Amino acid sequence: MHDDVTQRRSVADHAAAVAELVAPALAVARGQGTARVDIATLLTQVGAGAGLSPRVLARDAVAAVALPGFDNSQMDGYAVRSADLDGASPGAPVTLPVVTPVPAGTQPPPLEPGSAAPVMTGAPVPPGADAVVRVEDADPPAFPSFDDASGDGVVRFAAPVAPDTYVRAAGSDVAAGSVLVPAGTPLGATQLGALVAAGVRTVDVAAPPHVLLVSTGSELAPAGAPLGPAQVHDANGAALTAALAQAGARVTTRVAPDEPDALRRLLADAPSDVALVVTTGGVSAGAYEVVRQTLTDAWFGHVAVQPGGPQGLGTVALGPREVPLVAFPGNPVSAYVSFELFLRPVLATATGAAPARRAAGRAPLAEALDSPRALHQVRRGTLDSDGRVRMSGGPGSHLLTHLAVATVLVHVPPGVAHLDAGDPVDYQELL
Ligand SMILES: Nc1nc2c(c(=O)[nH]1)N[C@H]1C(S)=C(S)[C@@H](COP(=O)(O)OP(=O)(O)OC[C@H]3O[C@@H](n4cnc5c(N)ncnc54)[C@H](O)[C@@H]3O)O[C@H]1N2
Ligand code: MOO
Repeated sequence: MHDDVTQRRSVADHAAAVAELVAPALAVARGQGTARVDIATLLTQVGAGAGLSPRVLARDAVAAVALPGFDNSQMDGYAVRSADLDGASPGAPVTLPVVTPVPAGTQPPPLEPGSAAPVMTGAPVPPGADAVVRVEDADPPAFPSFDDASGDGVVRFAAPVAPDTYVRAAGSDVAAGSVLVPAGTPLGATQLGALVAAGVRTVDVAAPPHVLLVSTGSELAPAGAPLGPAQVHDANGAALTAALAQAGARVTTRVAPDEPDALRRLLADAPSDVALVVTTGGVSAGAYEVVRQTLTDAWFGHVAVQPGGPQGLGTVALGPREVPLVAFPGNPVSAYVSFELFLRPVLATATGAAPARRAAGRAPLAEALDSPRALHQVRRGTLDSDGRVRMSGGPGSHLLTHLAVATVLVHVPPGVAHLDAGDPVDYQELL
């Protein structure tokens, strides 16, 4: 009987079984190929709204130029030779003649001993100068004008300054030729900033593993197509294409009717580099369970979770290769929760494109809830502004609109049949 709880696998056991089967295949795929990405082209695409889909560095990116590229000022102020200010005090200030100011983007001449050069933040510190005094710490405490920062020609200092003060030394961030961003790092906004700053023009990124995602069901219509009688749009294909891609996969999406021959043909025509097959639907106890009927050697059973109870796991021959196949149930919330619980961690670990563990926390419930005692219930929720966890809809695994507005999955462990408002509950973030 399908609800004989003693026959159910725990969530942890099924997650481990999926990882054991899938991780080696993803590791092999990871070793197969890199692509060279031109940073300027990538920036143009990103700026045009193409998004920055996960790209993970396959090799260390090495700084082409040092950062900073030259000694420069951390403050708007006066570049000085610190020895000139030795002994300066309020009672006996040191007065120095002011020489030509140094705006950012200009290369100054050496600073003569016994003089001070107005220098702007980021501008080169003149050769010979070894410290910068902030303009507000000098007398007068402001530059006279934008046109003539040298003012009436002298500036007074009422305190000594230590060497290196407010000087950002060349190479203090990274030296030319040193590793700037290590292999395995996903390219994001901060990495792009560092790569461009250090003069890197191309990077090698890991080829994403190719996942064949098959939505099964004779009732399915492709996204955007008009619906015939008793048809439904392929929600799983849409949600899981995006979710797989966010976890670092390249995805080919197909729809198969509930006919084993059609599914076999579809698998026989699979692209030759597919590393993993994911199916939705066709795994429970009905008369037309196409995945079950096609994969006669795979494991099919129940996991002690709701939604996401019926699951399948095995391998499928794609040409000469045996490729792992993970079969999720068809109900859209079940399929998505299954992905989060069982596949996303191993996929994100393999690609490095996203954190393997979702941000998680424990917070009080905003409302009471019931849960099947024998099962690990996964509800969808949001966090209130006061940090309490509020349910987004009921437990039904067809409730897509509530999933679409949820920001957290809420975990109610086995053994718990009821929780009151205020009881603490574990959640994991979805965004
Ligand atoms: N007698 C039993 N019936 C069911 C059991 C059971 O244990 N005994 N388990 C239930 C649970 S729990 C789930 S979950 C589903 C899983 O069923 P399947 O994986 O075989 O999925 P289907 O029957 O193909 O579809 C279920 C449901 O989901 C809709 N669906 C399927 N694919 C998509 C898609 N790509 N996009 C949108 N919607 C989809 C489908 O139309 C059905 O409504 O079985 C229960 N039954
Ligand atoms: O497990 Mo089914 O996944 O509850 O809807």
